[in-house]
Amino acid sequence: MSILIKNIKQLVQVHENSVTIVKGKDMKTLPILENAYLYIQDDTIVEFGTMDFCKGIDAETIIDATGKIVLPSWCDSHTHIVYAGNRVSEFVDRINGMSYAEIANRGGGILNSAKQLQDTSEEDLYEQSIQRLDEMIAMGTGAVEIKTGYGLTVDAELKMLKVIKRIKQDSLAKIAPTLLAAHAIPSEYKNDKASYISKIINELIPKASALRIAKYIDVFCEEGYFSIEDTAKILEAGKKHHLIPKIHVNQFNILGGVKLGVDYNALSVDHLEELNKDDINALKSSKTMPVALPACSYFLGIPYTPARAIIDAGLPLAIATDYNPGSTPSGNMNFVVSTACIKLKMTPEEAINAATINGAYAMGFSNMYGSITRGKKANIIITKPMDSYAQIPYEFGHNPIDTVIINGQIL
Ligand SMILES: N=CN[C@@H](CCC(=O)O)C(=O)O
Ligand SMILES: [Zn+2]
Repeated sequence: MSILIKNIKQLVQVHENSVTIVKGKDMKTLPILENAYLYIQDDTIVEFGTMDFCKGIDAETIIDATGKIVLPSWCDSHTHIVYAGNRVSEFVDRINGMSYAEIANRGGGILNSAKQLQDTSEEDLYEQSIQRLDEMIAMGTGAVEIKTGYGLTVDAELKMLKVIKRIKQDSLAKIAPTLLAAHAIPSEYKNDKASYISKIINELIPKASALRIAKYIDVFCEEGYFSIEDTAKILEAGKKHHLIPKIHVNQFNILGGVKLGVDYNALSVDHLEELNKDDINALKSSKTMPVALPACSYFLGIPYTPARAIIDAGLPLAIATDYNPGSTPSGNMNFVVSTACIKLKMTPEEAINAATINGAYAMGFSNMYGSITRGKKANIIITKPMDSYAQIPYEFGHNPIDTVIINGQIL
């Protein structure tokens, strides 16, 4: 199966050589080709260039992209899309004045989602979750990290991992599975957090590892959830089983989780709504990707991650949705890219770099995803007609997508 996309107004994020990360000042550069073509064979990007060099190239399917922008599909490196039901009543409670923390303290929040998930069959959970993923794909996302963390028992966490595995097998999107059993302290362990941690370390991690259904290990390192010491123990156990750390840090409080993540060679440290100089310095000497989640800040009304301070310090930055029922019930990366520009003061070039190549890096596969490079996977967005790629974040709330191609298949 071959596809030729021709007369492309702007072919965006074009790299002759495989890039895997873009940092600091370089994030302001987004390489483009004007009046270009892109040739795809099966699931792979095979060739691209300006239209002058397109003569003689034929394909089974030809798409005329006159007036349209073509870019790599979004790489969403932080989601919790496997969940049951919703938390719309908590949304209304927050509008009426309750805080996220107050709702969690009365047994709502993550514990509410855990109760709903425990009462939901694996089949039903799969159906609800794949529907969310299909909607994300239609909005231009082609690679997604998915966390557990709404199970909070060994069985329910494994049920979540099995659902993620099925999604991975059935979907054309690239999926990265993460074990986040340390997402909240289950009510039955309210006064005995150590026993829950020991269950994660001695039972759940070894089981998940034996089944080979998780690649990453995550912890919600936050006051009232898991301390620095708890986080270190869980990451240590994960590493023994070859799970790579990707952690939730600095959402509400700075506990030192960024430095801890760096010490454990975390692939990413995510949230960072609160960030200080020590955190930035710790990241400077690391391979860890900071990840901002602007739609979470938008929905909860909490501070936005200081993207300028991160990028201006020469660091890379990725952006992701954080799609989950409590803090971000949205999987729309177009909105995330817009919000990154509007609220985090990132330029469109920085935001698109953060949502493509750096997002792929934060999932560990930027060698195969996140740019238009020969040999990389053909995960492509074709936009509606527009003047330039900057119109994607500019027209916030609009749907810029005309066509998506995932793994070389036109959807
Ligand atoms: N902060 C921790 N976890 C999720 C929210 C979970 C929830 O409220 O259900 C997040 O990343 O925002
Ligand atoms: Zn999250």
